[in-house]
Amino acid sequence: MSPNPSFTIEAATDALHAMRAARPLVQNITNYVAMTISANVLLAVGASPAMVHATEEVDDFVAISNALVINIGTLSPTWIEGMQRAAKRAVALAKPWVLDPVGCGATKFRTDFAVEMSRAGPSIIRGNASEIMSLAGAAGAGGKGVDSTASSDAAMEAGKALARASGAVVAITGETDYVTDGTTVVAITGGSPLMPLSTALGCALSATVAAFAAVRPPFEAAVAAIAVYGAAGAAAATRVTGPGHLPAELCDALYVADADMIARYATIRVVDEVNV
Ligand SMILES: Nc1ncnc2c1ncn2[C@@H]1O[C@H](COP(=O)(O)OP(=O)(O)O)[C@@H](O)[C@H]1O
Ligand SMILES: Cc1ncsc1CCOP(=O)(O)O
Ligand SMILES: [Mg+2]
Repeated sequence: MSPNPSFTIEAATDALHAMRAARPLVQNITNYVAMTISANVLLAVGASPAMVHATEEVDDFVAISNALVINIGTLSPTWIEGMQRAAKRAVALAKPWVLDPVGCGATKFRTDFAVEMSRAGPSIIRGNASEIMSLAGAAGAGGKGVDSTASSDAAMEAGKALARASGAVVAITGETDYVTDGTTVVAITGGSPLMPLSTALGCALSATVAAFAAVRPPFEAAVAAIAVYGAAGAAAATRVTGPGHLPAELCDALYVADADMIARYATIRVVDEVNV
């Protein structure tokens, strides 16, 4: 069977070039830990970041943005209204938006709000395995704070169920990354075991997914962004002796990412396609 042309290294490379040509403005309502690395990653890969969350300006800012990220990492009541408004505005204006349900499962406050946002029309939900399982309501789900205690393989069925329930494309990251719309599952390899040891690299990936969603439909955007990011992460890991310098090397690798880097360090494979 010939590979689905939407989910190949070539398609990911084309999406990277299209994203860089468009230099999309990505609005980030994100956590305090992730703000700087997310902005640096977006700039390095070729997008234009803005960290904007005040309730008073989200309507206007979503209107001028090409994509939006809502990340609940340092959730507090004063941010909730801005997140709700931004999601509503993005849906009304048909702008793509990505939900990163950081720490979903850790507390009732966080889980309830993540569930609410998952029902507010995200284009893509990107989280680690524990977050996706918990958001899907899977039995026994729950990580260690913002870190996953499950493998992405273990979360695949939960991811499919979440995609079907929410209407969003769901991306589960870990050693292997999976992207699903509830019917088709695409597996992506790349990255490095050092990546979860450097904070907010998942958050910065969610921001990168949003940048690609400005130029491609959600499923293709998520696969392409994850492949590019995974390849850059793997390339970066060859240049460091530990997690400390990884964010800087990741930015440098994203800046020069090209067809050769993606082909050398990432794989993309359709693992499950059900015709329904
Ligand atoms: N064991 C691993 N091997 C290779 N890459 C990994 C591994 N764990 C995580 N990654 C990569 O790290 C990035 C962030 O994913 P993850 O750590 O799952 O997110 P989060 O930071 O939200 O928990 C992704 O690009 C993912 O592919
Ligand atoms: C450590 C931490 N605490 C609250 S948000 C945050 C960052 C989490 O980033 P990531 O999910 O990308 O590891
Ligand atoms: Mg995370």
